[in-house]
Amino acid sequence: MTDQLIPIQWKDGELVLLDQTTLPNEIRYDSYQTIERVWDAIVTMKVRGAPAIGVSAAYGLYLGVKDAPENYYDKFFEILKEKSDYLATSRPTAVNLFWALERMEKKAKSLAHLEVSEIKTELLQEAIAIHQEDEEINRLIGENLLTLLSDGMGILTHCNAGALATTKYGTATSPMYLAKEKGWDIKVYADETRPRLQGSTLTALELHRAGIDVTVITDNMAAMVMSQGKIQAVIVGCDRVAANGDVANKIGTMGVAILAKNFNIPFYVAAPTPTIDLRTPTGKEIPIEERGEEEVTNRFGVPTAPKGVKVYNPAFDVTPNEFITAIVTEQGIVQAPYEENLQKLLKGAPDAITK
Ligand SMILES: CSC[C@H]1O[C@H](OP(=O)(O)O)[C@H](O)[C@@H]1O
Repeated sequence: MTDQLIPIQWKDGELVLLDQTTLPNEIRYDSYQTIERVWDAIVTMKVRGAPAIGVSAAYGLYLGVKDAPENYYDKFFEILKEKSDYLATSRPTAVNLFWALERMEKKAKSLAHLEVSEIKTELLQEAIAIHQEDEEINRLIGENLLTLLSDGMGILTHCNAGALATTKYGTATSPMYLAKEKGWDIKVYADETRPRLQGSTLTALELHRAGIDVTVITDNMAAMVMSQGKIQAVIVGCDRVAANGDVANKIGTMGVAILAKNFNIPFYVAAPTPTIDLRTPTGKEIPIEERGEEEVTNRFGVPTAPKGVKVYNPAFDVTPNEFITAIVTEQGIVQAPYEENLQKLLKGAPDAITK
């Protein structure tokens, strides 16, 4: 579909990103040729969503070293580390950023026997591989989530863990697209998700364009629609899953999880395995990004709070694992005890998954 919204493309040696800060009113693609501009696109959320941040950072790192001197190995690897550390300062919470940078550095080190020019070529191929793998991961997550859903269900989602946050399908939205292909009649309720409003500006946009039944609600309506029996499942994305199954996701996710538990509604987290971080023991250790106050007080272009008043704007919160019914990955569905089962999952142990 030519008018499909494609968040990330590598075209003719340039990274092309869909500017997600102008959606849904303006569809705008920009070309990126430097690591500095990719860093800025991540910080200003022109590209956002844990998987999309990882893929963009991989291409950004290649852009940062493609013109590095080729006559000294040590110098090249010094520059590679410096550029990787630079991109790592863009946003702190989504572990996919650090996972992608680490994977690129590891790839370069494994090729230290090659000429620097060849290493550069291989680094671009690694970024392309990360990009292509993400699409397959999301499709598999959708298939696994679909086994937990049924025709006619009402599904609530929070923020955007959609095709716009990844390379295709999305994670939380993946089963919605697959359900549509199967001819199921599912109704999606999208929390607008203050303050950045990614639910209404992004999730509603991509699902509506795909002909999927989506209704925008304000975040404080979630309890009402649950109490009315409109919701049979909640599906959200994630930015980092700690080793014990605590999940960092867009601010407001924890509240939705607590509501879901109150109404006995299953709460599923769609989690690509690169978003699972066994090096972070619990949610308490996940760094939570704080963003500018203008996102809260000027989101609609006019001040909605008195000048000079204090503003708190954490971009994420952490949902404790006890509120999570299942963490659904591309490798399978994981349930409590998460500490044990997440470790088994990442070691490929078949008994880690419930499916
Ligand atoms: C599969 S996207 C995961 C996650 O990323 C989003 O955060 P942001 O838009 O700030 O990058 C949101 O928390 C999504 O659920």
